[in-house]
Amino acid sequence: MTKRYGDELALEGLDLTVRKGEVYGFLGPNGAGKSTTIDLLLDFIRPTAGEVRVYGRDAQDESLEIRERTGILPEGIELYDRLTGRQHVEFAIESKEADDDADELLERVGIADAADKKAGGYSKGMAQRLILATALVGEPDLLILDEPSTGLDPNGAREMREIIREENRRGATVFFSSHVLGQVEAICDRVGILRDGELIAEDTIAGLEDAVPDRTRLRVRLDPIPEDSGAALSAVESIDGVSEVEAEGTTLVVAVADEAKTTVLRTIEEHGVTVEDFETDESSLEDLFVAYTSERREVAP
Ligand SMILES: Nc1ncnc2c1ncn2[C@@H]1O[C@H](COP(=O)(O)OP(=O)(O)OP(=O)(O)O)[C@@H](O)[C@H]1O
Repeated sequence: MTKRYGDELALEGLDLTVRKGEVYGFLGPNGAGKSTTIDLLLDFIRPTAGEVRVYGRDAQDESLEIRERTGILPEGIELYDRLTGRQHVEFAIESKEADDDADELLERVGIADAADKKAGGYSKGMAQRLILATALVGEPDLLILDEPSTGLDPNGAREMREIIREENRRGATVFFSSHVLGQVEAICDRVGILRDGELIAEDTIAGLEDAVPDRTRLRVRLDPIPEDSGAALSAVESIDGVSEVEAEGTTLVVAVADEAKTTVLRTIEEHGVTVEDFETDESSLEDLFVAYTSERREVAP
């Protein structure tokens, strides 16, 4: 689908399929188009071109049927200030004609203590937990969560992940967006990365990692770098698996494939330079996300 807001192109020919039973992490920096995608799924907005189907049904023509089986946590939802947490959940239970126990749901999301407090007095994190509780009503087949960790402290974010896992084990499909990779890596079967309205990568976390070579930086401290180090440097540069060599004082920083690390060290010593010490920095998945999403560092998937 494509979505324009006036002249602004928010989504450009996005073609995305979430499979039944999977946890799909939808990642992208601010403004990439994640909320726009979710709003299209929920028929809050209409596509400029293309179509959206949920459970095989048209997201526009059959949005009510879709909503009945879906738990949603949209971005920027407002609570009713004068209603308590329990009243919010009871309202959701009635609307869905479900038979959940409101207190059990509040307990599950960690705000049982605040059940009788008016939502107007809730903190951001408490509000987010309450919205999650309403999303869980009626054991939905699909959970659509827009930035579910917003406003949560680290404990809250961990509990959120745990709930997503439990829901998935129960059989729910989960589609959730985030701009923080760390929150999705532990629980996603697949990840799609959106940038400027286009899906630029889609794979398992392991697959995404494999697509980015030279993920190790080897830092080698030399004693000292000899005057005529040129030969050693060019020998290192020409090793298979080495993509970049930089000298920082007496330290050589080498971007290298894991399997070529020992060859780098051996080559340096063969050129008569003593390796005093070395260490490796593994790039984190966070670096990987930056590599995929930043304008400056293009990565060929
Ligand atoms: N109602 C609107 N009117 C005009 N432009 C909009 C509107 N909503 C979104 N946009 C634009 O569409 C693009 C995608 O925005 P969207 O909110 O979908 O991004 P996002 O990935 O959810 O970002 P964030 O992580 O900040 O929530 C942005 O450039 C944004 O400015």
